[in-house]
Amino acid sequence: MRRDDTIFATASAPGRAGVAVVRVSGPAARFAVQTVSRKAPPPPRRAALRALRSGAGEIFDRGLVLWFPAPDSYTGEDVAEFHIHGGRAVLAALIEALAAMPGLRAAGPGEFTRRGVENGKLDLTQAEAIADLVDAETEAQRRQALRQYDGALARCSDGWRTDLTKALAWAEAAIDFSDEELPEEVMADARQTAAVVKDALIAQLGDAHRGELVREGLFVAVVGAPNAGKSSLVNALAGRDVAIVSETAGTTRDVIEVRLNLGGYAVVLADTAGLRAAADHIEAEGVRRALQRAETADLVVLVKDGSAPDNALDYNDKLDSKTVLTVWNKADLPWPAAQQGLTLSLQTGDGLQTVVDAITAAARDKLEAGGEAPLLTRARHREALEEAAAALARAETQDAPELFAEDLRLAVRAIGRITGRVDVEDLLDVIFRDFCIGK
Ligand SMILES: Nc1nc2c(ncn2[C@@H]2O[C@H](COP(=O)(O)OP(=O)(O)OP(=O)(O)O)[C@@H](O)[C@H]2O)c(=O)[nH]1
Ligand SMILES: [K+]
Ligand SMILES: [Mg+2]
Repeated sequence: MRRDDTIFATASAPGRAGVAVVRVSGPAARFAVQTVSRKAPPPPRRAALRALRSGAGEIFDRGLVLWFPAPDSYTGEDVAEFHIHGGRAVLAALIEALAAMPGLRAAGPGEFTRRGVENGKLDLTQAEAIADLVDAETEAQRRQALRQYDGALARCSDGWRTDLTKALAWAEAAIDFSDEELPEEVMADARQTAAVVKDALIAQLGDAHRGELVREGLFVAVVGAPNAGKSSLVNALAGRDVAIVSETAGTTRDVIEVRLNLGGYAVVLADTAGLRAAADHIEAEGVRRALQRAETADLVVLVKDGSAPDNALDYNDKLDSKTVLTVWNKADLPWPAAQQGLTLSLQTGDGLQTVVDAITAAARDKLEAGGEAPLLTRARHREALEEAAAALARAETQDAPELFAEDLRLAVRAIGRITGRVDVEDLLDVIFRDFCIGK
């Protein structure tokens, strides 16, 4: 797909910096280099230091110019890069010079990557992986994004698609030729292949959403009786005062969320209201939200006060099917009875590292259980595979080769949506909506 407009954007982060990078992609990229540096582009992929001039001819900076001729560039088009000094005025001068050129315009979000996809430089899973790499805040997120960028998901889905396409071809042959012309086994082979692919899809779908959890963060809810020290624990884990701590029972009323990097995993930690028969309807709403958060969390940290009788509301039914980590707090005070489980004093800090380690271990369990790294990292991937698996399950029940083939065709199409080998146009809008400018 050839575009006749040329786009430009700052590829580096906004604000003052040592260096800023501005990218230009499209047929007028050469013209942009010629106009700003008064020379033809340097040899491909070689940096050249040049004086850079404004529209009025004044030198506004000296910087590096790089040239990536089509099709060997990120977008597949002619691409120029300007590495200039990262001051606001310098950047403004370059942007102004580019904007004034005929055929050049500022890029929209994700437009460089979108052109790369349209020109076959990347598939959709790689485009998503680039967004994930840029957004990655933890080691686990970075590793997962890089795996996807390297094609882990694309390779598998291409493999399934190829196998199913073959099976489809056999089924088509069975439809077109009579029994005498075609051996019996052809249809049997097609059915066998479809069954194998279906099992592979089901295996991937049984990944407990680990890929999505790594990307989006594991939801951890801190719950327990009033004054047990939930907010104190959340503050200690966050390393800052996110929640109010006081000796008044019923201090926390709403769910307070904080994003953390815990041992290399992204975690969304939630402080919640103390569970008790509430004093007023605002607190009651807080308790309702606390229980709801406990129910939807991936992991519950139950904080108990070892020095006081547990007068919390009966919430155990909410935690039945949950992974619960019980933490006994206030170990610095006299305890009427010894307690099983993790002991902690947020007053002295004793036991805090053990609690951090236990939460990290539980997170690792959830995110890396099963050993093999998950392929699916977004709901979009999951939905496509679910649709494909359902079509294959239907295919198994079809005696007529025509109907079997039709379901196979649906499965192939659904899997193709993962990499964008079909229905690309509709999907592009959804995927690139979340991109930032300059990517
Ligand atoms: N002695 C002692 N006091 C603690 C400890 N941890 C917390 N506290 C105190 O216990 C009181 C309640 O702490 P919070 O963190 O507000 O408890 P909470 O569970 O969030 O309470 P609510 O939000 O009201 O449900 C505060 O006065 C804290 O300073 C501890 O380990 N030892
Ligand atoms: K309190
Ligand atoms: Mg609190």
